Amino acid sequence: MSRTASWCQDCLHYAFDYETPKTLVIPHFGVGFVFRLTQLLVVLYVVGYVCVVQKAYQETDSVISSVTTKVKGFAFTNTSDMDPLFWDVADYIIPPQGDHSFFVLTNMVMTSKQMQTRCPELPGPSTTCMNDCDCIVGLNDPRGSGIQTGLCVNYSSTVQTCEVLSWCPLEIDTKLPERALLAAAENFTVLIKNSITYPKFKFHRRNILPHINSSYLKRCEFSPSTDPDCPIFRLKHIVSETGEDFQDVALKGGVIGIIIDWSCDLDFWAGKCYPKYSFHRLDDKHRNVAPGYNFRFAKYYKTPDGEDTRTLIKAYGIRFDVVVFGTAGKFGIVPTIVNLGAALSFLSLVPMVCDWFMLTCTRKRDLYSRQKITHLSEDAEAELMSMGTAYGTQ
Ligand SMILES: Nc1ncnc2c1ncn2[C@@H]1O[C@H](COP(=O)(O)OP(=O)(O)OP(=O)(O)O)[C@@H](O)[C@H]1O
Repeated sequence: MSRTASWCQDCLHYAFDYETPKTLVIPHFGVGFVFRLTQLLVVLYVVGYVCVVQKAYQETDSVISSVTTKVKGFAFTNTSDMDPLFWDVADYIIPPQGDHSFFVLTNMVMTSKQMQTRCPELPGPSTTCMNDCDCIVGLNDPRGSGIQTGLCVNYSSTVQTCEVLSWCPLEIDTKLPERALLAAAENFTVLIKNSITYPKFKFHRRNILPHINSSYLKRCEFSPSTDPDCPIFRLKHIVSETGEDFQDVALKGGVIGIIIDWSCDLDFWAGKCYPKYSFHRLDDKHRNVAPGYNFRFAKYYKTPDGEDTRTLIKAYGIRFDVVVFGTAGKFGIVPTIVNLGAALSFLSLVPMVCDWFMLTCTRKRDLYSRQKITHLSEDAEAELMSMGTAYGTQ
């Protein structure tokens, strides 16, 4: 036969030979049991894990959120270091406009009647001096209190320090009150207004749920067991939910996270979509180096003589960060087909498992092996060869 004829014959075989798998029926209880068990496991995986747990039939979307907060409460302080003072929200919330993060002042070091003038630096290894040669004119040390004038002056009857141009008298922040000044802040309350959207599903909701009315809002307070829908939280409760004591945190400050979880199943057969609140301390309280949270701000006045004066406040307090997260899911035909198809493809592994069991774990494995794997005898091979020329002879 010429090469071209042989090539044509191969093509004909390729195009028109019909292949069909041979079915081998094994009447063996063990193999049948393994077969059904493996099928059952695959079906359980598809129904239980893929459908029920993973909800792979759903399309998902991430939450978009806006948060506003409003704190309320009063405090009265009367200490030896300070005049008696009444505090309301405008005094202790910094800045006054509440968004997803608000700061409540709980403790402070107040330095009153500061004016821009010259005064001796606070004593320290780099500020004490013997004479003017120890001080450098214009030295501006960020860790100092001002710009050095180059003079060495008396700080007290025994200590001399370099003079600085600064807001004087200088702040002495080593005298932090041992009990938080605004201990009463634990009874302040905060209203959290949180609106969320899942744009893909055109789903909008607030944490002030539809059944909440104005009169209820005037008297309710959040409690996970008795009033989980109320968006008004007592600060003491928030801090205690993190496992901390409010007064301990109030002393040097800290950062507390108010976490709102809006994970929702939006299918009509699932439950309603509600916010779930949880509370965590976010700063590291276990380190003694640089603990807590503080910053400085000042209130400015004019003296009757028209001179600028200010009260400097080193503010210690608790920053509350409202963190909103969530993913919503809703039935979608595309993920259903894709994920179900992918999961059901595991069924094709079932015969492989059964074959392995049949050929390795059964007593009749040799017989099954002979039946499953057919080695052609020489006669049969010759017969097939002669049949192989069928296209050529017809
Ligand atoms: N931190 C809070 N603690 C308790 N109730 C609050 C708090 N913040 C707001 N509320 C109450 O929740 C309701 C809605 O507050 P919202 O700020 O929307 O209205 P408002 O009339 O401007 O509030 P208000 O004038 O009392 O500050 C009001 O009845 C308000 O008194």
